[in-house]
Amino acid sequence: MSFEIDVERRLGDTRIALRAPGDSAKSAGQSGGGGLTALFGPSGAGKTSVLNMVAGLLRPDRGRIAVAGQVLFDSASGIDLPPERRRAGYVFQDGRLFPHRRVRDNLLYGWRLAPPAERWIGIEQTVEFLGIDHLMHRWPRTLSGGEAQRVAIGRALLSGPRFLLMDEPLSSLDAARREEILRVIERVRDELGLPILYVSHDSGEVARLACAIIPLGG
Ligand SMILES: Nc1ncnc2c1ncn2[C@@H]1O[C@H](COP(=O)(O)OP(=O)(O)OP(=O)(O)O)[C@@H](O)[C@H]1O
Repeated sequence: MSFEIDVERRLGDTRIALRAPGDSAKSAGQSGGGGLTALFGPSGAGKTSVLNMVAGLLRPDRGRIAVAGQVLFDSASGIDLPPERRRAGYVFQDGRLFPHRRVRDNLLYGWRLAPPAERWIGIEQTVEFLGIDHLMHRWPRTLSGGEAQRVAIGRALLSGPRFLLMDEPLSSLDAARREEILRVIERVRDELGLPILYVSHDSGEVARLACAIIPLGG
């Protein structure tokens, strides 16, 4: 498994503790350095908090986080890479596109953020991969939920990530759009070779998408 996560963090009255050594989680059918790992658990279990710890947005009280062999955080040896050096592509529940930028400029935002040496996919290739050519001049407010999520995935890919963090990316979509974006995520998983950490509380989604499962809470 690409994600090695052993963290503890207190948030108010809640204590989040997760121990998922890369080699002991349930794992099957994973190839190369990619694969989709599901962080699965009920509401309030701490899934988003763990994702934020992997992204470098929330500091664990103690522990160690490594992705594809690269250590991002290790309290014992004082390693704590800042978010921009972790090179995570983050996809949220609701897309969170910049409302004042057209689709093309939302995509270019990710591209401009990436140091040139870290860019491994270009704008044209991303647009073709996601089938969003016809949306390039649209404003985010005119997009359907599924279209917005495709653009959000494109923006994340164009930031040159070494791995993707996806926080319930289907939860704001209706059934038809969920199926559409499920297929996009399957193609990202199977064709791009990027490790993906995918938050969900939906067992059907996890069964369909996950190569490995990290249970949390419940
Ligand atoms: N800043 C904070 N201060 C106090 N408690 C917090 C803070 N942030 C999160 N929590 C609590 O930590 C717990 C975990 O929250 P988190 O959002 O990580 O859960 P989750 O599993 O992602 O939930 P959901 O599926 O509902 O999004 C919750 O009980 C939440 O209320």
